[in-house]
Amino acid sequence: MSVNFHEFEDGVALAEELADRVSATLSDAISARGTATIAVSGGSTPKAFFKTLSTRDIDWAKVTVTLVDERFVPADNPRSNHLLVCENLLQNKAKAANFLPLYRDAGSAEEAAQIVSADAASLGAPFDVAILGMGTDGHTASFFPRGSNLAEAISATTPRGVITMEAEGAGETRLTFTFASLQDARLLVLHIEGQGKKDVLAAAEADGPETDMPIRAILRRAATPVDIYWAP
Ligand SMILES: O=C1O[C@H](COP(=O)(O)O)[C@@H](O)[C@H](O)[C@H]1O
Repeated sequence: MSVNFHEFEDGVALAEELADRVSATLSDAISARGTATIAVSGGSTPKAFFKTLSTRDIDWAKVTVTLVDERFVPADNPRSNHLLVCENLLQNKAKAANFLPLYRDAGSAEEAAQIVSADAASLGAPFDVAILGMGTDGHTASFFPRGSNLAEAISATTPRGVITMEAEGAGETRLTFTFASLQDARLLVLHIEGQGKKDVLAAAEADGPETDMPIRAILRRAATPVDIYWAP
């Protein structure tokens, strides 16, 4: 397990520092390879970071933004992570970025997952940046405890791509990038806020099965050191 813990006085300071770090990584990627990729999480935590990052001076037209995970709902649904990203990240300078949605108007979530996996493969790998969140149940991306496809999602032998997940507590059927897709991002960040999430992190860092707290798969087995950004 290789983890670097970064603590900030509040969410605003965290958002500034994380936006600086991500901007530098994306700009370096553009210098090195001509384009850059970033996969971001949904939920309530990343809003301030998204707003701050959207103002950063990056060659956004060369950046593709995608989601670590998504609900199987159209982009106009208030619970859509796509909508969250449109309203908070793909604004200001970041309006010029490309966006790869996970939800597709396909016959089923499984069909959508296949279509997105093919599209995502064309982006190249690994992601330059992956920003993960964590739920109070220890889920990350849509790797939910007792999730229908949890074993497949976190297996080191499951290939890169997007699969479906159903779980109690997940609400809608989910689409999620697999462990293989996220664990070797050039910059791999776990962004959490609040004492409650810090306590959950401490529990995840203790012994126990990955299936009880799937964030453990990332903390224990990611190829890239995990940079944890936390504010009270
Ligand atoms: O379901 C989800 O929740 C997690 C954490 O969300 P938060 O509201 O506690 O910040 C998020 O990382 C994931 O992308 C999202 O789909």
